[in-house]
Amino acid sequence: MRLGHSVEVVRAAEGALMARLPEGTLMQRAVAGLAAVCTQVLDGVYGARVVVLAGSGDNGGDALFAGARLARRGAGVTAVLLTPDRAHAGGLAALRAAGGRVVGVEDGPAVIARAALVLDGITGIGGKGGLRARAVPLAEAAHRSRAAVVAVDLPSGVDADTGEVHGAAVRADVTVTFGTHKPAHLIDPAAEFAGVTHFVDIGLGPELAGPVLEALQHADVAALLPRPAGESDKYRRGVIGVVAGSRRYPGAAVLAVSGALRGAAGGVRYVGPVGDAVLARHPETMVSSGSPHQAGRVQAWAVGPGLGDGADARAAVAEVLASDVPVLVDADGLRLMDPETVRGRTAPTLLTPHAGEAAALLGWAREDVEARRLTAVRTLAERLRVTVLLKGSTTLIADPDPDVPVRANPTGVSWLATAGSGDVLSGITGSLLAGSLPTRDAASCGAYLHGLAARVARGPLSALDVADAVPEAWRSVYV
Ligand SMILES: NC(=O)C1=CN([C@@H]2O[C@H](COP(=O)(O)OP(=O)(O)OC[C@H]3O[C@@H](n4cnc5c(N)ncnc54)[C@H](O)[C@@H]3O)[C@@H](O)[C@H]2O)[C@@H](O)CC1
Ligand SMILES: [K+]
Repeated sequence: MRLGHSVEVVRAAEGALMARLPEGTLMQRAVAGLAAVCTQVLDGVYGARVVVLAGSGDNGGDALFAGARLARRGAGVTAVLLTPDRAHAGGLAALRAAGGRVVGVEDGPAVIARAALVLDGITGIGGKGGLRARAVPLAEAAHRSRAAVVAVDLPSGVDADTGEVHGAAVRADVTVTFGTHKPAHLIDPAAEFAGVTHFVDIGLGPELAGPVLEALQHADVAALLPRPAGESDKYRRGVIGVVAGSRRYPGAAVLAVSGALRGAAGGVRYVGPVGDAVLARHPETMVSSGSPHQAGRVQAWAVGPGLGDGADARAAVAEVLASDVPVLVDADGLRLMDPETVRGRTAPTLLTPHAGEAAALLGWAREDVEARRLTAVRTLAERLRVTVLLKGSTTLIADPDPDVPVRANPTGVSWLATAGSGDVLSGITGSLLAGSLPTRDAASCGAYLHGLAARVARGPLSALDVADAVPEAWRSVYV
């Protein structure tokens, strides 16, 4: 599991560890890891042109010391000091001693244009607000140049704790993070500015208090997914009820069922007006056209995709929410549901909105949800006292208990932004709920498998391709 810690927790851990170590040890551990990544990124260190952008804090110190190491190995290193009178003294001395040269901010863009590598040490976890005006032309020059941009700890300008980006920020190809990940490495928009993240262990682990964020990896998902035992039957494995689709949107029913069949459930009941379309594609489905309570026993419901606005749809959503089994609500279901009923449920509820649907439920603008994903998902979960899976470029899952870490899904790819892909996710995730996974685990495993399936299917894909690739994704997490 990858963990994301808050700046406050990182600082406390660093303080505790530093108190037991000779001065400068932690920074030199960070610098050794940083210089090693720079060496990998450069096509040969000797003679390479390297530019170090150094701010006034320890982040600048890391960058200057790494620049010194590269200079000692024959790189031509130029430091651009943002605040020359407040640059990190030790780092600057090391750089000068190694033969590095120093220029002012005005000369920055010209040296960046000729560089093979730009090291961004303007700000790290101490950065507040976006980049200051003086730094903006440097960030732009780095983005324009052919240089590889390596961010020290964080791309300068992003908010470490929230992944928000206020104003300009450095766009990195690689970010080298020290001690642990911070939310900015795992949540968009900041994660997009970070590029590929490299983790450097500086020994902080044992000192770190609880994370604010978790990102599951293969082994975590493999441990959570149920494996049918020898004596399993369909009810022991769980039956999922899918309430989706309408005469106008029959495809949503087919897609949600195709996801549900690839989750953990031993059987899928479809309830709605387009059972024929579902059966034509998936003959193993148990279909009925009455109301949900007449459909027979289920261990969880997934309700909402393609329901439209009709009175029947609204009644079906209310009926499902009145049940005492876990319910996943998606798409039209999110508009048709009564928030008070949702808040009052005793069985688990999982909402799976995209940014627009979350915005409607929160009364925010859609852009605000996209810019402040962590706050949005937490606020909605706390307000409605449910688990919320906020879909998007980085899918986040928040528990109603604010002390439980938010999960960030690492497998998403942009090919998933295709019509009907959310319906498949509802099916998979609802099926995991029916298979008795706890709500947060069902949501995170569902998002994980869904993203992985899109990667397995590769390239431009339809929602059905995603559903069809889920079994292979499922198998791949076990190895
Ligand atoms: N905390 C840790 O465990 C470790 C920290 N290290 C490094 O130290 C960094 C933190 O150092 P600091 O606490 O000195 O903080 P930073 O170096 O991140 O930034 C603080 C400085 O930047 C200025 N500043 C703040 N916002 C700015 C903005 N928007 N534009 C321009 N300047 C701005 C402040 O006036 C302050 O002088 C980490 O990110 C990491 O790179 C590593 O050396 C090793 C271990
Ligand atoms: K930085």
